[in-house]
Amino acid sequence: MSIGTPLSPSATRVLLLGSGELGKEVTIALQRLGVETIAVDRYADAPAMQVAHRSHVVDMTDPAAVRAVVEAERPHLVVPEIEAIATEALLAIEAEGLATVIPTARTTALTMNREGIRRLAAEEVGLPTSPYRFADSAEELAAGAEAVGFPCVVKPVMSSSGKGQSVVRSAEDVAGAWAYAAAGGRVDSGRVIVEGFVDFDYEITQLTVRAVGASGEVETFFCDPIGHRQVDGDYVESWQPQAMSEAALAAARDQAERITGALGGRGLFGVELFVRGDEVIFSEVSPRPHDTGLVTLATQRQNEFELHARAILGLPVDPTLRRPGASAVVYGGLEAVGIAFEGVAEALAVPESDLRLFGKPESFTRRRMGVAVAGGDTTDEARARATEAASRVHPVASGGAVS
Ligand SMILES: Nc1ncnc2c1ncn2[C@@H]1O[C@H](COP(=O)(O)OP(=O)(O)OP(=O)(O)O)[C@@H](O)[C@H]1O
Ligand SMILES: NCC(=O)N[C@@H]1O[C@H](COP(=O)([O-])[O-])[C@@H](O)[C@H]1O
Ligand SMILES: [Mg+2]
Repeated sequence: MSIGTPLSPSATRVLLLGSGELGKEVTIALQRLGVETIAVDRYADAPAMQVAHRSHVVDMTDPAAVRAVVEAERPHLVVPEIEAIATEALLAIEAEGLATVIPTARTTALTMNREGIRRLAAEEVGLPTSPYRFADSAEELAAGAEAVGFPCVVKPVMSSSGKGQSVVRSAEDVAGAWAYAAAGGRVDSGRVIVEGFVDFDYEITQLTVRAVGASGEVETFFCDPIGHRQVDGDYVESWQPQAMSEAALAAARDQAERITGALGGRGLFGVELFVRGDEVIFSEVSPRPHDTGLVTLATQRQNEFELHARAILGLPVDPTLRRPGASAVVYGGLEAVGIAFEGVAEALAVPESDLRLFGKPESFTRRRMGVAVAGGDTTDEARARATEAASRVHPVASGGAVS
């Protein structure tokens, strides 16, 4: 497709549903290619809204509201950015030819709900996964936990970044896990998944791009594997490349190609996999840039956001690693509006480091407010640098002037 001039009748318009830190980088990548960008989220001044041409505050879980903003903006592409969208509206928008949904409306619907993607991966594509059950009540959850065995992991079917997720070690923990899931999901659908706990050696995100290749057809491209460390289901640190045995890497790529092929469409996917020896176990997949992939801001010739932008526009991609690197999260650490960050100069004095401060208007103790990334000769060196840089950033309650 040709790219027009933003804010003119020829403009190529992309509407993001969700405007967090990942969408902010996608928006910047699109802006650089001359795309007109429209950012949508549930609250004002979300990160991507601060760099887009226009923005709208919309309840994205309301199908009528999603439809109304798409009808008003008439974008060429609708790019889902968060796991809390009324996907039935996207199915209708695509079916009526109102806009192209990235990667497809069906893929967005399947991956928005843990049941859709788990059943597709395990029951149709045949990927190895942890044992699992779904439950609509505390009683069903108790039976499901017995069936998959202890320890197990309980998650709301619609949630992300570990929200509402807990590990259940015995039957006594079940009631608490049910209540925590109901309170903690992004959307309370009243349904949870309970999965057997996988005792993995390490876990990776296999970034996988479905983009137009030299053949003129959609081809599959793989980034180097990203290793990461999660605390309470939320990523705190990632690095690239993660060292893997040849057999494990081959299995990871085979699974990534099969699941993204079954989902279809164009774009970048974050395929989450657990690795134990040479064995690879599928966990889940995001049909969009992945938080652990923030490391690619420091490591790749084209970072994951640029890869997504190019893939969705039908442009060529290059997933080559440039330099080992790492990322480390900066949490808010406090509950306040309009916080300030101290120690930025000290953080940026760390060799090969960089920072992203997302600009979220409100800080919560465990809200991700920024990230430090760094390169190095090895991932160990890069991890030490990224962690050091992140630790030097101190969120504080009241904004001071820049000195
Ligand atoms: N069955 C499991 N066995 C062992 N660890 C697990 C299991 N499920 C989840 N975890 C741990 O919790 C983390 C988060 O789980 P998951 O990716 O399902 O949650 P999420 O809310 O979708 O997070 P995100 O949005 O960041 O991907 C995993 O990366 C892993 O570290
Ligand atoms: N694991 C998924 C993920 O990292 N999603 C990213 O977090 C934002 C929500 O942040 P918030 O909860 O702080 O508003 C989302 O908009 C997306 O950018
Ligand atoms: Mg995950």
